[in-house]
Amino acid sequence: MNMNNQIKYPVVEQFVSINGEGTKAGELAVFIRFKGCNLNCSYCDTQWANRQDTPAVEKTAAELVADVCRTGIDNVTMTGGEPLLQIELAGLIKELLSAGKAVEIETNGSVSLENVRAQVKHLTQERQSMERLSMTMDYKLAGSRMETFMRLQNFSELQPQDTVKFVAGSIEDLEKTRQIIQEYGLTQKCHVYISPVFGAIEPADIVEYMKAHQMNGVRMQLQMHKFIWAPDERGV
Ligand SMILES: C[S@@+](CC[C@H](N)C(=O)[O-])C[C@H]1O[C@@H](n2cnc3c(N)ncnc32)[C@H](O)[C@@H]1O
Ligand SMILES: Nc1nc2[nH]cc(C(=O)O)c2c(=O)[nH]1
Ligand code: SF4
Ligand SMILES: [Mg+2]
Repeated sequence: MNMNNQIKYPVVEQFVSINGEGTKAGELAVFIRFKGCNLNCSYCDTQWANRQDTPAVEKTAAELVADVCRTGIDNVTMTGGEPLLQIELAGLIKELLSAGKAVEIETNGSVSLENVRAQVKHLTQERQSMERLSMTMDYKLAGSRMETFMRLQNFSELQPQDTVKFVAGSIEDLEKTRQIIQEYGLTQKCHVYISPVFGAIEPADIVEYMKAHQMNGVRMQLQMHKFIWAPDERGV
């Protein structure tokens, strides 16, 4: 292995759980939550991970790969905070792919998807393993107060294994969701999910909206972990 062991990643929590969201919902995954974010969403359920004074363990790629391999779990979800802000994240992703893992990155839509993918591609000899790298990008709606930070170019960088996720808290958010899906032809490009801002809108109202507008190819999801455990529980 040729890992850069100078680089350390600030990790605020690491755990195994079922993935509560997305294309692998219900499957086991190892979660790596990185510290820090460039946005400040109104509804963020992990603000604690973004605070300067939150303790983080500084880990090298070799340590993280060893941690993941020890679990015997095939899926890795990188989240945060904002994982794509981590310097040289590509090196860690490459090593996890080489170890046979499927790597999903939860990202906030303000950072380039293509930069990290190109960096991983550059590092990896096994081109097929790139299909095991998937990005789940949020499009932050008006209710988040972060919509102006969205990098619309990401929509032309999506791969079929990727997901665009809209976390909606109001009918206005749903109207914008529908407009963006149409304008960028998202259901033809990748997976598309709508998720309620937890507690802010009735899931049934999202379903009614989807029915009224024949939103074919779009999936509504609930964050399963918030129903299985207490909504503010960490490490699950
Ligand atoms: C905490 S973020 C971390 C990754 C990245 N910063 C992002 O925003 O995608 C992980 C996911 O949780 C979602 N999320 C955060 N707070 C939420 C809430 N109160 N209700 C529903 N989803 C929420 C985010 O929209 C994002 O899709
Ligand atoms: N169980 C569980 N599944 C998740 N899927 C995405 C999560 C995230 O916070 O990004 C998450 C999380 O925090 N817990
Ligand atoms: S981008 Fe993600 S981590 Fe950052 S504030 Fe928004 S939901 Fe929280
Ligand atoms: Mg979460």
